[in-house]
Parts: sequence; structure tokens; C-alpha cells
Amino acid sequence: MISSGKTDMDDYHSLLARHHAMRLRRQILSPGGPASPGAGSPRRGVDLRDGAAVQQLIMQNLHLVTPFDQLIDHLYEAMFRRRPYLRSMFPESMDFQQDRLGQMFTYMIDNLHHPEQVASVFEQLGRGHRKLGVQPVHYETFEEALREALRVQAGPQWTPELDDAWTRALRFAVGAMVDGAEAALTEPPYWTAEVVGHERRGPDLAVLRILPNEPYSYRAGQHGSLQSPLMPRAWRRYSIACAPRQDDVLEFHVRLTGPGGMSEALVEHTRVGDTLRLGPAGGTTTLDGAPLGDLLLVAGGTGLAQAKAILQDLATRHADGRQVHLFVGARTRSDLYDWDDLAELEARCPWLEVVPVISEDPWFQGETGMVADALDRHGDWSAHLALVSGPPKMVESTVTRLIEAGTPAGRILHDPVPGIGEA
Ligand SMILES: NC(=O)C1=CN([C@@H]2O[C@H](COP(=O)(O)OP(=O)(O)OC[C@H]3O[C@@H](n4cnc5c(N)ncnc54)[C@H](O)[C@@H]3O)[C@@H](O)[C@H]2O)C=CC1
Repeated sequence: MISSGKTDMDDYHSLLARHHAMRLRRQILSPGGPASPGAGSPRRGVDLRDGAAVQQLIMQNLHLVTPFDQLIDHLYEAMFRRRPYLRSMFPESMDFQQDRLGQMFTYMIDNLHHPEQVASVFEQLGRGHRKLGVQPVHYETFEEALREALRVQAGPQWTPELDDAWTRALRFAVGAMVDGAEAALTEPPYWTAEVVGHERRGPDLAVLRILPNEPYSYRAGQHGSLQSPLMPRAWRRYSIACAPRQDDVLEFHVRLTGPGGMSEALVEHTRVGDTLRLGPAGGTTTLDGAPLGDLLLVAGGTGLAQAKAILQDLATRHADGRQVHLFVGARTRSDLYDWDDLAELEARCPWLEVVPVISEDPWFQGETGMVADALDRHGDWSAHLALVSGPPKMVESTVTRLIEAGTPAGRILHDPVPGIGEA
């Protein structure tokens, strides 16, 4: 059983986390740093002002330490050899974890010339890592293991300059993670949530509704991470498919993507009354601070979750006077799994037009083919603010097409997709 209230143990862990954070910060900020003399401190804004130079050095020599999956194999081997108990913090299968870490390395290196941006992404990551039980002290072991892995992978061509560049980049990112974790000490590392709704909307799709045990704050367009007791220590992100509600219930749309994974646990083996864990909300694809103007939402498959949350949010304030178009891509008519809610929203909101686009049924009486083609047929979107969500390839092709047709890249919002922007 997972305790739903705050316990003395939680207080103890909060104190311990604060203590470790302060100790690590003192070490990092001390002239020698924890492990590498002369290394820069990781505080954002102050440090890594030469991020572009660090980036250049790392990039010029990237061939020595890639592919990242090999480097990451070495890294975990070194980490679990040094601290075997750390293995118990990870899920049974490390594949997903290894992919994510590779993506974070790529993201960090690609963006070192924008340290502020790196810092804010890693602060969110540090906040999210609290749910895994990660304490700042673990980052020391991570750093030692990564430096060993880099040395092993690069072999005799590894130099102290490269070691220094990687250590500085890593400490900058880790410093931001510690900041993020520390700033979040007033909230739980994760929430327990009761499943209050579970509707099958087709053989491979479920709409889940859950009620967190404590107030959960998020903005329309963000995602939350879910963990099922059927997959201990594994977490997967899903877009929250509703704007914040009075009854505090959250909705998620989950497509079964294969056997043995989280999506199977959530679609096939989860029932009303079950308990899930929910990590803090994250993601920056929201309308906060977005420029005014008409809006184009493009959603593919379960990417509809994000668009639905944004629409519900807009509906609470008459869309701020905007006109809004939603193009919903699905393979078949029956894949329009949330059509009733969309039709209800469209009927209620005179500012909204919903256009379904079906890609694998040429007899569909409406738009058929790829969403990007349907957009072209419907006119000029270059003055709209666009928000795109769905399968990565669909997001990539839609964003490319919008840019070709004249929409400035800065007016297109989407969650990170490998290949465009962040990884
Ligand atoms: N916030 C977000 O951006 C969200 C993204 N997703 C992602 O959406 C995906 C799930 O999608 P499903 O429901 O299985 O979608 P799906 O595979 O059923 O496809 C949905 C739509 O995308 C189009 N599409 C699929 N592959 C494409 C390609 N290679 N090029 C162009 N268009 C393509 C299809 O024609 C269809 O219109 C997952 O990858 C998930 O990570 C899911 C929820 C939220």
C-alpha cells in the first residue's frame, strides 16, 4: 500500500534531500569542485558563459564517445559497480531509461550555447527526478561513472581538456537539476491517484480518469508521468487531456503501443479503483505568454489529448476572441476515439471549427490523406499561431510544411520531437 498522507519519513527525506543539496552545492562551488580541479561551477546564469566554446570542443570530438548507447552501457556498468544498491532504483528493463539519457545528452550538447535554456530544461528534469528517489548525492556517483565511461569509450585519444569540458557541461546540468529538485521541496515527489474512470474506446485505446490525493497543479498543454504498480519504477509521460477542473480529475488518452509496456498495463490491466502514481506536470507547450491571434491546432492520434486540454482552457474564456481551427488526424473513422467530446465542444463554441482528416480510408466523406496536405487545401495559415501534437513523424512533417508555407518557426508550438528543436 502506498501511504496517501505526509509522514515523518517524508519530512525526514525532505530534510535529507536539502542537506545533500547544500553539501553538493558547497562542494561544486568550492575552488576545486568535487572531482576535477579547475572545473567551473554549475550555477546557471553565472557559469558556463563560455558554453559555446565548451560545446565546440565536445562536438569536435563527439566521434570519440559515440554512439551514446555504448557510452551509456559503460556508464551504468560503472555506476552499479560502484554503488550496487542504485540498481534497485531503476526498472527491470533499462531500454527506455537508456534512450532517454541518450536524448538528454544530445539535448545538452546541442544547446550548450544557450545555457539559460539548458538550465530551465534540467531544472524541470531535477524536479521530476524526485519521484525516482534520486538524492543530490547520487549525482556524484553519476559524474564519476560518466567520466570513467568517457575515458573507456574514447581510449588513448581522451585528453584532460575533453574531460574538463564534459565535466563542466555535466556539472552545469546537474547543478540545474539540484536547483529544480530543491525548489520543489514543498510539493510531494509524486502523487498517488485513484483511477475513477477507465473507458475502452477501441481495441487498443483507453481514456483514463484519475483523482490525485493532494492538489496537483498544471497548465493546459502539459504532461504528467504515470507509474503503474504493474511496472515498478517505470514512468511514462502522457499529455493531460483536460484543462484544470473543479473536481481535480485528470484525463489521459492511452494507446496500446506493444506488449509488456506501460501502455499495456494502463489499457489492458487497469481498472476503476486502482491506484497509480503521478509525477509533477512538465512541458512548455502551453498558451502562457503566447502571442494573441487566431489559432491552428493540429493533432494526430492520441496527440489529441494535448489539443483537447488547450481547447477546454480556451473555452473558459471565449478563446480570448480568437478563431480556432482544429485539424484532427486519424487513420480510420473509428480512430476518432473522442469524437463525441469534440462535437460537443464545437457545438458549444462558435469560435471553433473541427476538421477530421482520415488517412487510411479513401471512402471517408470528408478530408482524407495526410493532415499536412489537408492544411494546404484549407488555405493560408501563415498568420496563425500553430500548436502541433501527435506521432513524432506527423509533428515533423506538419511543422516542416507550415514553415514552407510561411508560418514563422517561432509561431509554431510543439512538444520536443527528435529532429526538430529539442530532443
Ligand atoms: N503531446 C504530444 O505531442 C503527444 C504525442 N503523442 C504521440 O502520438 C503518438 C501516438 O499516436 P497514435 O495515436 O498511435 O497515432 P496514429 O499512428 O494512429 O496516427 C495518428 C495520425 O498521425 C498520422 N501519422 C502517423 N504516422 C505518420 C507519419 N509517419 N507521417 C505523417 N503522419 C503520420 C496518421 O495519418 C494519423 O492521421 C505517440 O508517438 C505519442 O508519443 C501522444 C500524445 C500527446
